[in-house]
Amino acid sequence: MTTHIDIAFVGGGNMAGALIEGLLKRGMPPERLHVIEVNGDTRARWRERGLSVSSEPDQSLSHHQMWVLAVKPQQLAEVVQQCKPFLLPHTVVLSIAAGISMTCLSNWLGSSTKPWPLVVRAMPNTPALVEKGMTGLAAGVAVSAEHRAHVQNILSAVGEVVWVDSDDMIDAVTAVSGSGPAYVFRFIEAMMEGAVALGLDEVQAKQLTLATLAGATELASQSAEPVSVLRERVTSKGGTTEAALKVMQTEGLAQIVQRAMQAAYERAGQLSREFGDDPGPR
Ligand SMILES: NC(=O)C1=CN([C@@H]2O[C@H](COP(=O)(O)OP(=O)(O)OC[C@H]3O[C@@H](n4cnc5c(N)ncnc54)[C@H](OP(=O)(O)O)[C@@H]3O)[C@@H](O)[C@H]2O)C=CC1
Ligand SMILES: O=C(O)[C@@H]1CCC=N1
Repeated sequence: MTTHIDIAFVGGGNMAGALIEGLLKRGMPPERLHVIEVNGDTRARWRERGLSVSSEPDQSLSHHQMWVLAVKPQQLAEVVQQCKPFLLPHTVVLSIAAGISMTCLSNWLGSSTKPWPLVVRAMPNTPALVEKGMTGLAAGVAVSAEHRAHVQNILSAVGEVVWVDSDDMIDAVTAVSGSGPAYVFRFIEAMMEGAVALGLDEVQAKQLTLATLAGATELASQSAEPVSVLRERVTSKGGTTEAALKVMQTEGLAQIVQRAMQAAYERAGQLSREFGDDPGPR
């Protein structure tokens, strides 16, 4: 990758870890990455990977052109207060926390001398670990096209990126692709359990399930035809697929998935109200 700027991750847990590993795989030199992390074991893990680490924000934060705020939403307000003294006018602050709005982040980071901090809200996902991530991005008012290009360049090193226009749409992205890998993992688990119940062993169950998901996903993304047409092509009249899809229809699979996504979206709004000081759009 060509973009070698200094990036500080505040919080080095699961999602930051997926981004960092993806960036390292793409050739980001470890010495350009710094992790601020309260957990000693996690700090030790990143130190072993060649990153610099610290247990709390300090003056060295000012040397990093980008901060990635990667703590839980409930920890974010306190973390921002700790980091704020080291904010420079050109520091880009990228928050990956679910729910907490750009307005809220701008209020927390702004001051009379820095009224328009460069805030970007991002919603990545853990397949970034294998460079197959999907990140939704939304930028605050002060963020220029040049800054956007910079952020996009970094995140596209670990997968695809899509820009959306509002906090509300980042919450929607959260419900689709942020939480989405967990829905897919749940479906994989269910299929593997189903395969074992039919008499296949666990190794076979995993191979059959994962290859089917990967193959179907690849076909759907390469095909010019709608997914529904691809589904119909598998479904022979009076055959096995039809029998399976009837059960899914009767049991309301589509409605269950959509209700689950609605719950994720609503939870993002709740997080903003519980842990931010901006009630958000809903
Ligand atoms: N996991 C995912 O798939 C995704 C997560 N996100 C967002 O990413 C953020 C992090 O989530 P996730 O990685 O899952 O959570 P983790 O708990 O795995 O990571 C957060 C890390 O930050 C540490 N931490 C807590 N307080 C501080 C502090 N004051 N300074 C430095 N480090 C601190 C935590 O330590 P300790 O555990 O000891 O508290 C933990 O190691 C969340 O806001 C979430 O909404 C976004 C997209 C996807
Ligand atoms: O579960 C969560 O809240 C975070 C945000 C998206 C994925 N994990």
